Parts: sequence; C-alpha cells; structure tokens
Amino acid sequence: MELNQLARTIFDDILAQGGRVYIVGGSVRDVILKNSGEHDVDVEVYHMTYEQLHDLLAKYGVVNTFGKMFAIMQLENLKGYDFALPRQEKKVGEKHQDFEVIINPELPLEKAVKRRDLTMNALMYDYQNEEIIDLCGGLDDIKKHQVRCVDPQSFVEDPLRVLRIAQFIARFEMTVEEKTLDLCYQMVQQGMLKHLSIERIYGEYCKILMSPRPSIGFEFLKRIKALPFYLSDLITTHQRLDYHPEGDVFTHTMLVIDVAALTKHKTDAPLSFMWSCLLHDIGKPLVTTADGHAPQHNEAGVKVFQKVKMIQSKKQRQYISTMIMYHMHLMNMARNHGKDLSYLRLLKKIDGKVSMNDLICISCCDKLGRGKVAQEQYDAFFTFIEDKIARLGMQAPQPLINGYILIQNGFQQNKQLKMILDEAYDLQLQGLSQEKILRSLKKKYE
Ligand SMILES: Nc1ccn([C@@H]2O[C@H](COP(=O)(O)OP(=O)(O)OP(=O)(O)O)[C@@H](O)[C@H]2O)c(=O)n1
Repeated sequence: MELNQLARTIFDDILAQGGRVYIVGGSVRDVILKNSGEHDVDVEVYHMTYEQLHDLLAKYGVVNTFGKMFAIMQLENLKGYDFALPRQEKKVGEKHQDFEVIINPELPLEKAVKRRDLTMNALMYDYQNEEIIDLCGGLDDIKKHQVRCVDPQSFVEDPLRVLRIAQFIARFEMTVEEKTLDLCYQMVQQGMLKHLSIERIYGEYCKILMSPRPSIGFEFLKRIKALPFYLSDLITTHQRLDYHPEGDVFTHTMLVIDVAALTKHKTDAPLSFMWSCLLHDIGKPLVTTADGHAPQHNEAGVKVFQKVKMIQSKKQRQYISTMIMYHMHLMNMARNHGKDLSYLRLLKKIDGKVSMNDLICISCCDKLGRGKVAQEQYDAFFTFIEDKIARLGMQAPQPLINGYILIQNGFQQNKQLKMILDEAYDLQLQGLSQEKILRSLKKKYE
C-alpha cells in the first residue's frame, strides 16, 4: 500500500512499543478494486491503550481527537490519516449517534470486523506482515462483483448502510447478493430508513449521482422500494410511445442520468447538473393525461421540487429549479424552428442561474435518454443550437434600461417597476434603441 513517510515512521514506532497496526475500511477496498482517487486512511491500532497511543502520536505533532466515544485521533501534520482503537458498537436509540461504544485494545480481529457493513469494507491490511487479512470473504465478493453484508445483526444497526449499498454498486458497477438484498428490503418495510437525517441521505444520493452508472443505484432502491415519492411516482407514469419508446418516466430518467454521467464534466456545475437530470421530469406524474401527454410538466416539476427537502443549498436549489423549468425549451424551439427572440428571452430567464451550456447538455441527455434517437433528429437539434449560438451568443445581452434610468425618466419606484423593466428588455430584444424603448414605455404608462 502507498503510505506517507511520516505515517510509516509512526507505524514503526507503534510496532516497537508492542502495538499492532491495521489499515481498514475504504482505502484497503479501493486498492483491491484499483480504484484511484483520494481516500482517507483509517488506521486501527491494537494492544495499546488510548493514553499510550495519544502520547505516542503527540511526539510527532499536535493531536486532535474526534468523537469522544469513538476516540479517533488525527495529527495536524498528517492529513488524511485517522487513528482509532478497536471497538464494538451497540445501538441504544434511533438516532445516528445513539451508539454505545466499547473500546477494547485486545479485541480479537474476528469480533472487530463484525461492526463493518460490507465484506469488501471489512478487509484489513496488516502493516507488519504487509498482507491483506480477509476474515469475511471480501476478496471473493469483489471478484464476483457483488456486495454482501458482514453480519445481518450489526448491519441493521445503521440503516444508512442501505443507501451506502446503492452508492457502492453504482460506483463500482456491482450487484447485491440476494440475502443482503432481502435484508435491505426488510429494513425498508420496517420503516428503519425514516430515522435517517436528510443530510446523510443527501450525501449518499450525491455519491450515487457522481458515480459512472447512477442508474444501478436507483434501480436497486426501486427494487427494495426505498425511493422517495417523487421518484417512485415516475415508475407508474407512462408516456407516449412515439416520443418515448423506452417506456415509463422512471426508465427514461435512468437512461438520462447514465448519459448525464458521461456528460457532466462538460458542465459548469456537475453535481447540480446530475441532480437536475434526476429530477427533470418529476412534474410528469401530476400532469400526464390518459393518452400520455404531459403539458406544462416543467412548471409542475418546479412545484414538486419544493417538496424535495434534502437539497438545502440555496444556490443549488435555484440551479435545479431553473433546469427543471427550462429543460425542454431548447428542444421545443428546435422542433418548432423557434425564433431568435424566444432564444434571447430564454437566455435572459436563465441568466445567472444556469449557463446556456448546461441547458444544452441537459437537453442532449434528455434526448439521448429515449433509447434509440433518430440521428436526423439529433443532428437537427445541434444545427439549431449551433446556429443560434453563432449569431446570438451564450450570454444574455446586457439590459439597456435599468431601474435607475426608469426613475430618472419619471417612472415611480413601485411594484410595477419590475414588470416595466421586463417589458423594456423585451423591446430591446426586438431591436429598439434605448431612446425608442423609453418613448414607447412613457406613451404606454403616462
Ligand atoms: N455506516 C457505515 C459507515 C462506515 N462503515 C465502515 O467504516 C469504513 C469507513 O467508512 P467511510 O469512510 O464512511 O466510507 P468508505 O467505506 O471509506 O467509502 P467511501 O469511499 O464512500 O468514503 C467503511 O469502509 C466500513 O468498514 C460501516 O461499516 N458502516
């Protein structure tokens, strides 16, 4: 394993003092999976007391301790390394922190691994012997590309693990072993996931969305009936087969997010973009008619989005809401040979909230998420957009008239001003000069 030189020096010191060092958790798994990328290194130190380990670490720098009960220690000058003592955990309440923790430096490894969620996450790297210790069959499961829980009894103690499975299988393109899948289903049926905080759920959803194949994670959540209402409602919403040969809205959404996963690096806000793709059609269940039409599903989607509480950042909410609102405008314009004016109006509406680039990306993903898209249709869409961009740009034109100018020209500062400003901008887009806009507005409002 690749380890920092200071970490090696500390580990050697621990061994010299009679301790034993094991690296555990995601960093070991990721080495086996040949998964590159930054990862914190979790170090479990055996045969030393809390005080002994603390004193030893203090020789190398300032020690910070986290989670009084978990006794996790970090060195300020050794970022990304967490030192902990072996422990057993017992759930004592419904909340995430409701655990009784029993630290035991002499805990047998077989017992220590029991608190881990999945076999691939229970692998240990023995620093002294430079070998992987696999007490739960994690290596075999990785070979089979499957996730499997270590111990059903301890697995259920943290319901977040159900969502962790969803993100792991999406990230590593794996399947879920049958008994583990049944266990997850039972946990959902028993309402265990209801106690999870929205922040924790959001974290796992983000990991699913930023994975190479997000659909794998959401298909799993569908199978165990753990989807929130705004996604599960998509399953029973059918669409017109001539527009959507792929079938219901959920199936379409899954195709869209998988294409989006390949496109996200081209966008200005990859995570928010992925969320937008997941949620772009959440309005459809509300407005879809018996023959599969979904008029104004974008506006309905914005309303449903207000109920999606797990996204809390104001900026992200504004981005996603704007994407839901305008996700079909470019496509509709291309279909109806939209006028330059509607394109310019669209630029103004999205201005500062999302970029035209990101709107183009979501339109492409939406189009590609229909299974087989006729090449001519796709080409026509691109020609349309390229033409508009070449002539009219990607940014909304700067307004010639602002509130200050209106007031200087005798308009009152009242509620109507905003409406008049919109009107002024529209006249500008129609090609009127500043002088002519003011003249026209004065005539109308005086
Ligand atoms: N609900 C949880 C969270 C964590 N773990 C254990 O703690 C380790 C470290 O957890 P964490 O850093 O949260 O996740 P990783 O598995 O490292 O995965 P990621 O790549 O998402 O960080 C996991 O490998 C697993 O052994 C667990 O059993 N149950």
